[in-house]
Amino acid sequence: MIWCSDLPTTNSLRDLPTFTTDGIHAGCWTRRRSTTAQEKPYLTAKAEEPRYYYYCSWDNSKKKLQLNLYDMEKQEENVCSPDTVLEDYLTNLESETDSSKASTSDLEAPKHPKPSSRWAEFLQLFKTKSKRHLAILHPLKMSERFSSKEITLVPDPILDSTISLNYFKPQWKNFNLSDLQTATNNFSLEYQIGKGGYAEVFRGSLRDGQLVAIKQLTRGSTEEKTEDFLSELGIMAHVNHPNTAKLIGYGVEGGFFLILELSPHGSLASMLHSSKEKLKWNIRYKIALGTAKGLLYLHEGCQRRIIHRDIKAANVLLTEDFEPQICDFGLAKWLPKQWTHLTVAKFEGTFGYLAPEFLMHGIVDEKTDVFAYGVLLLELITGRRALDHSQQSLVMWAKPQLKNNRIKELVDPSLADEYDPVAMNLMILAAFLCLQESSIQRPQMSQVLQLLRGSCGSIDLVGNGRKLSHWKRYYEELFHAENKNLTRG
Ligand SMILES: Nc1ncnc2c1ncn2[C@@H]1O[C@H](COP(=O)(O)OP(=O)(O)OP(=O)(O)O)[C@@H](O)[C@H]1O
Repeated sequence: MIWCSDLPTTNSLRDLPTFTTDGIHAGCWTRRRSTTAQEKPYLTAKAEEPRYYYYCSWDNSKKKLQLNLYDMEKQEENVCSPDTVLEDYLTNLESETDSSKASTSDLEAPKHPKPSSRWAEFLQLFKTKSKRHLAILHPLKMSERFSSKEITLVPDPILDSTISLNYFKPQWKNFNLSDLQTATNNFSLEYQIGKGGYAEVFRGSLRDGQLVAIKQLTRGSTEEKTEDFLSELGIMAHVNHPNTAKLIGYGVEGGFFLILELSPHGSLASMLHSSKEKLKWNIRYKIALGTAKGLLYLHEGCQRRIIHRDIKAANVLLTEDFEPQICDFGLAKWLPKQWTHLTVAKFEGTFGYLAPEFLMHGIVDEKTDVFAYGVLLLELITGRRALDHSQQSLVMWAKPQLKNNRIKELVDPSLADEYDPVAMNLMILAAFLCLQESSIQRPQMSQVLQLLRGSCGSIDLVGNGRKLSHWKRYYEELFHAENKNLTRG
């Protein structure tokens, strides 16, 4: 799949977008119908100026993909990308697919039976390409191939020394249905370990003994499932951090499957709310820190700016030694660097974790994740659910306690006195700041991490027993000063 970033707002060749390949861009790529019988559009991208759209199509006569610009105002389309830009890639792809007639024909319309949708066509590529072909889609590999002048990959700045760009991901495996059936005893119920709104998750054991979690998408029509699958896969292609879930492979036979490393302790939600054994304080603190690192990586550390949009206890998995891993990238969005936020019309996410600006205006940016992270901190502190059985919100319950510094009322009774009071106060302070109504007043994840670690004077502050509102003023000033110095990209 091909996508462009830093989209220009004109169709001048001088302003050609930077090309790279990333699997699927979930943020601003959108779907578009084919205009001629020859064209087989893939994904389109919306330029910053809403008037223009980009899309890739297959030119059957030239046997290559081309990038097109669609001018909404003039209602006309131009091929604005020089053919050579994509030629290299396609030539390579073709030469590799030539050996397999079946795969080549996937790109040649309309020889094979008409697929039900464009998505199905794209999916065919996944079905027929071997692991090797998927590796071709890897960003680093692509940058090597796209050595022509027009193509430059500009990595995001690394904002935290603990964050590293890691392009060297192991290749994913394409599992066929029988592999997955064998691994899960034919998807029997006793192997089911999770069920969300979009998917069912099964524990499985691969032939080599590796334990995996197999996520089968279940919600919506085939087209919707395909779209969700490609979107999640596209995001996961980029994500590689100790605090994000690890993808091993995928399957597109008999359904849509993502195969992940199995997290032996399941999700934080199950450990916190359903397990008889209560989570100890040091583990809760470790989970708070690790999740913050994972979220900071998504926001600032990986190649693209990613907003997760569904941070919650059920989407934090726990490894053997309780290292948290953020999972479920089904709603995640890529945000171009220049955009302040994204406005979405579709109401998605989980009640109890949604930031006020999203509920009211559909606004999505890093701070909507920060709010959800604040709710997750509250769950760790109190041991309560984000929404209890009578749908009462934890945030609503906790706000007066936070405001009036009623720390004892907040802390999970099951912890008794077995917690570090300084670390607990730091976590309460972080939760209080993350849950500010105004997104501007919420800290960035880098600031949350500093705070939790006790830097920036936070450790001295929490020791003096002052009200949270006093800390808030102090941090507002501190964050304000820091934000002024921070320049994005
Ligand atoms: N790698 C894994 N290891 C262990 N358990 C897992 C794994 N992945 C998912 N699960 C379990 O399955 C549940 C559902 O997974 P996931 O959140 O990916 O599904 P979903 O349908 O997208 O959920 P949602 O409705 O929140 O969008 C998780 O909460 C977790 O309990």
